[in-house]
Amino acid sequence: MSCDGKEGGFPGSRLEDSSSSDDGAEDVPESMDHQQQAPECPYPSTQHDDDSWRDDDEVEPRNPPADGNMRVVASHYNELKESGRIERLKSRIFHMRNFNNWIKSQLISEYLTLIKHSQRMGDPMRVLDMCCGKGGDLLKWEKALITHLICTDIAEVSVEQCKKRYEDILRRAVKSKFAHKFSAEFFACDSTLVRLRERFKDPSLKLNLVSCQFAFHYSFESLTQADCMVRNAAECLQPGGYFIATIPDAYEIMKRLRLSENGRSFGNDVYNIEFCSDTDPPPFFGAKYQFHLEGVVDCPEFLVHFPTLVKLCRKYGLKLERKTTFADYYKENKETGRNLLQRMNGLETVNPNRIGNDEQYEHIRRYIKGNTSRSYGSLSKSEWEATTLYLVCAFRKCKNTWDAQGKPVFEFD
Ligand SMILES: C[S@@+](CC[C@H](N)C(=O)[O-])C[C@H]1O[C@@H](n2cnc3c(N)ncnc32)[C@H](O)[C@@H]1O
Repeated sequence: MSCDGKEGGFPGSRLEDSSSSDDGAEDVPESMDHQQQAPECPYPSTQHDDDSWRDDDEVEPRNPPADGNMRVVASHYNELKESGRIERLKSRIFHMRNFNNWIKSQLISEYLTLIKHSQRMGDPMRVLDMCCGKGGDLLKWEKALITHLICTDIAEVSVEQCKKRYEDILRRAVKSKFAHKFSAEFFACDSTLVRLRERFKDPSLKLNLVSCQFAFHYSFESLTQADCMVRNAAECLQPGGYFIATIPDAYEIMKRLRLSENGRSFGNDVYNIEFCSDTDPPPFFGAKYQFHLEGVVDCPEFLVHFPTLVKLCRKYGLKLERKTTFADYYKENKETGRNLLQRMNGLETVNPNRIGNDEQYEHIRRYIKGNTSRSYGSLSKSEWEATTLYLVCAFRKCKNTWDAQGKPVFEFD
C-alpha cells in the first residue's frame, strides 16, 4: 500500500474463537496452556533520550484539519478478515502478538487492582473500552470481575463482532453457576469527533477505568481530534479513576527514523514505518506515517508528542502516573506475570541447539554463553524490534472544585 493510505484492505489474522484482539493477539483461556516452562532470555532495551520535536511550549495544530484518515482507518478495520488458528500459528509475529496481549493484561490488572483497593466491597466497577475493536479484551474484563462495560469503536463491523462475543460470554456464564456476569453496552462512533457520554445509556454514569489499547495515536491527526478523545477519556471518570493506554513511542520512532538510511522509512521483515513527508522536526499533530505490520496492519498512523498529550490530559484533570516503554514494562512485570506470559504463549520456546547461525536468535547465543542444555523463552529479533515501538501510559483523574464560571478547577496534589 502506498503512503497516502487510501487503498487496500486490512489483512486480518484471526483466531476462530471468540477472543481475538485487533492488536493481533487474544485472551487465552487457561486450558490452552501448552507452552513448556522456559526461562526468559532478556533482550537489550532501547533507549530514547532524544527529544525529536521543536522545543517551544505551544500546543498548536500546525496541520490542516482532518483529511479523512479516519474513514481509511475505519474501513481497514471493518474489512479485517478472520483467519484460522492454523494460519495464525504460522504467523511470524504469533508470539509478539501474544506478548502485546500479555502487556495489556498486566496493565489492566495493575490499574483495576489499584482501583479496587480504594473501593468498598460491592462497589461497582465500570469500564469504558474506547476503540474496543472486535473485543480482544472482553475475557480480561470478565476475569477482572467488572460490573459494567461500555464498548465503542469507529468500525461498526468490529463493534458488532464485539457484541456477539460478549453475548457468547454471557450465554456461557448463564450456563455455569459460578461464572461472572457483567452488563455491557455497545455503539459505533468516532471517539475523536463525538462526545461519547451522550451515547451512553446513562450519560451521568461515573466510570472507574477508561482503556484505550493500540488506538489513541489515531487521534493525533489534529489538535481538535486529540482534544475530543482526551475529553472522552476523562470526563466520565470518577476522581481516583484511571485512563490507561498503549501507544507507539514517538521518541523511539523518531530515533529509528534518524538512524535510517533514507531518513524516511525503516523497519525489518515484520514491520515497516514510512513517513509521508520529510518533516523533521515533526509537527505536534498530523505527523503521519504509514505503518505496516506483517499480515495485521497497513494503516496511516500519527506520532503522539507525549508532552502535548500530558498537557491535554491535565486540561481535563488527568495526571500522568506512568509512562513506560514495553521493554521496561516487561522487565517490571516478568516475575509477577511469568505464569500468565507462559499461558498466553507470549514468548517462543527457543532451543539453542536448533537455532544454528540464525541472526534472529543472536541475542540467545550471546546470553547463554555456550550453555545449550535448556530452552529459553524469547522473541525473535524482528518481533522484539516491533514490540519495542510501543509504550504504556496511565493517568489518574483528579478531584476538582468549581470556579465562579462553573469551570472545574482540578487538584493535582
Ligand atoms: C489496533 S486496533 C486495537 C483494538 C483493541 N483496542 C485491541 O487492543 O484489541 C485499533 C482500533 O482503533 C479503532 N479506532 C481507530 N480510530 C478510531 C476512532 N477515531 N474512534 C474510535 N475507534 C477508532 C479501530 O477501528 C480499531 O478497532
